Amino acid sequence: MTATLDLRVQVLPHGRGLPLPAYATAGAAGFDLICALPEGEALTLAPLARAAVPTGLAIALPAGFEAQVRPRSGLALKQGVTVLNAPGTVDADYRGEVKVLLVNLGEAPVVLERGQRIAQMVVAPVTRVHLVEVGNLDETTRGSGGFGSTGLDAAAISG
Ligand SMILES: O=c1ccn([C@H]2C[C@H](O)[C@@H](COP(=O)(O)OP(=O)(O)OP(=O)(O)O)O2)c(=O)[nH]1
Ligand SMILES: [Mg+2]
Repeated sequence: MTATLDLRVQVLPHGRGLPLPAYATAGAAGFDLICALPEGEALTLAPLARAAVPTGLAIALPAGFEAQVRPRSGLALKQGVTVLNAPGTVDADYRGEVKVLLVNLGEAPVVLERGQRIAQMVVAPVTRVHLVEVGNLDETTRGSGGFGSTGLDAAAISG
């Protein structure tokens, strides 16, 4: 499989002595972020506890791009651990260490270890908008309906 879009992203050598992350397969949308706790240290996330987990990664995204920090489905399904602010946003002008805000929504404590893959990073283009103030917005069929507004007529008929 060939990539449809290739982007060079500058990265510092891994800040905590681990290998740089890599895409797991040719078609993977994201590369896994690794828990970069100090050697010999582990972190126990009690149920409903949260933590900013270091990844050792510091990047310089080109202008016009962002990086999203997304959960790994396996970790979420098996242990209830997900990214609290998903998708986390890494701005193009951020130069600090990327951290993963994990929360344990499971019923049992979860131990996070150095080297463990804890989330994934997807780089995406950003649309920069110019807000143009107007007196009225154009009319649409939906109008201001939302939050479950569609299909209500059909439900009323069948119900
Ligand atoms: O999951 C995340 C989310 C953010 N960041 C870093 C990169 C990002 O560019 C910066 C700010 O993130 P955000 O804008 O989401 O946080 P904020 O609460 O608005 O802080 P700030 O006022 O610094 O923008 O923090 C991470 O490392 N991981
Ligand atoms: Mg912000």
